[in-house]
Amino acid sequence: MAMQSLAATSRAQPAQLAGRPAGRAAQAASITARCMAAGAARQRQQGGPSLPPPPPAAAATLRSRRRGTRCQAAAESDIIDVEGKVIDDRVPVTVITGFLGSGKTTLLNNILRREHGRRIAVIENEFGEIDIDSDLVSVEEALDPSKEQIMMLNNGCLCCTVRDDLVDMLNTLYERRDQFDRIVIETTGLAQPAPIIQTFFLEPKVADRMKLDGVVTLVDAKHVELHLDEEKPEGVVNEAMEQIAYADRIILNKTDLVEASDLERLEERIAAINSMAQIRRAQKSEVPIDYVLGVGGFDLEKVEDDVLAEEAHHHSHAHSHSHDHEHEHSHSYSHDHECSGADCSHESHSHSHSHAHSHDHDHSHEHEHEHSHASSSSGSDHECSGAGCSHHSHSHGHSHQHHDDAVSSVSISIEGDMDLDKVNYWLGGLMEVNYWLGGLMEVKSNDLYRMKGVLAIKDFPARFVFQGVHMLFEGMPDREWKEGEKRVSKMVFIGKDLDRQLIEEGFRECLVK
Ligand SMILES: Nc1nc2c(ncn2[C@@H]2O[C@H](COP(=O)(O)OP(=O)(O)OP(=O)(O)O)[C@@H](O)[C@H]2O)c(=O)[nH]1
Repeated sequence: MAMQSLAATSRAQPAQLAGRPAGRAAQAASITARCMAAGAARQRQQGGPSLPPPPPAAAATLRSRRRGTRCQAAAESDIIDVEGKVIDDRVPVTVITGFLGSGKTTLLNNILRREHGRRIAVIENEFGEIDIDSDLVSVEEALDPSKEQIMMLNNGCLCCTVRDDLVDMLNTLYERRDQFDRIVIETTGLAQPAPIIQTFFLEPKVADRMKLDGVVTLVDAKHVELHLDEEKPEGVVNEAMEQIAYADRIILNKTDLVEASDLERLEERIAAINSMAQIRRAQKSEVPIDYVLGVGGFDLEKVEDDVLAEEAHHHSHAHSHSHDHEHEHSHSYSHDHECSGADCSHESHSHSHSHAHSHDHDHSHEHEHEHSHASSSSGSDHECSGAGCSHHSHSHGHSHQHHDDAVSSVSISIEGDMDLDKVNYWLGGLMEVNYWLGGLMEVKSNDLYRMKGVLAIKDFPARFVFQGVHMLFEGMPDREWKEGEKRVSKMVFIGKDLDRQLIEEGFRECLVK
């Protein structure tokens, strides 16, 4: 079974979209599946490996496939560059999310008032508002002094009851495509990002015309902990947590209202939920425009950067963070010696840490931390650091549990070649609802929010990059491995109730024995 056929397996279920009939979602999902299957079949017919390196023609096919409906070779309307590659001319869309009052409209105002040479169309979502509030009016003034700019208002929640409206608005906007370069959607403070994100992958017409550039989440430094700590009934989403979990970029706003130590604690908590997103502190939502626009959070081409950034973040976090509050650490490495320096190398290494925070209810920030570092890899026989430290297999994950933060990030990095069939089977299991993988793993796809990875597949000269949102998965061969480059597979998962150890074991099982 080829990697591209992953979504076409009979086990795969269509993503359930809030407020939409399952049939429509299933139809859209099966288009993606057919595209992926078609790609695999084509490759088999060609007699080549199921994951060939991407010559220009294949790259065109893959890009087209990402557009959902145009899964065969480059469509006639595609714009091809001199090297034969399809130029992605879809309209980039930025989704601004964040809890009520976190600073979304302030950010939008900043973007629209600034001179940056980009023409922006705005979709403004005001849930339950009858009057347009004063901030919105200022948006309108900034946006539309000459009545030539475009702003669309939606009176309802884009993520649920009126999600069809979003599709309609995007398609209506597209008719005036020559009047703007990109679209910014400001969601309501209570919006759940997942259905909005899925719109750009599941709605064929939208997927063909627009591409999701990034999800930018505003976090109110003063109040976010209240919202994160809020106990929700079983099955009810904690919007504040989900908005952080799905973000590509996070703006930690209202820093003027809290102490520096609060910011450090908040950053740590946010990073524990989502270790892939960049975090930037701000007052009045003031951040460079490039931090918000042109993010490429869903671009396969940028997967490696994101995965590497997560790794760098993890290491700097693991080695440098300090706490100014009560905590307990317990480190239980099973290493039997330490090493550092240029010559350190070992076969296998893994580590993890978990933080447990508990907050009292008047928010005096009484913290209890528990850190535990446990080396679980059988071959892990020593610790190392330093430039030359090399690992045949290295994996790390961190699950920080703050109060009842069930959402966390897990990252794994393993050296060695992966068995394609095993990876397919394992990832398929991860993405499926209530599917048991070898009796080991049960992960509900609804709980797996996002994942990104770079894989070294046995007998393939090219790296395979992929990203996923819930059950939606897209991947393609990337550049070829360089001479002497270590064939390391890296994956990052963000989700709810993720079991780091099970994920790591499952991934390790995919290694070619
Ligand atoms: N002190 C302080 N106030 C801020 C900051 N950023 C925004 N505000 C204020 O916070 C309030 C809410 O900001 P908005 O930008 O309207 O927040 P929003 O996320 O759009 O709010 P909703 O649309 O209700 O979800 C406004 O009065 C802003 O002026 C900040 O950094 N510090």
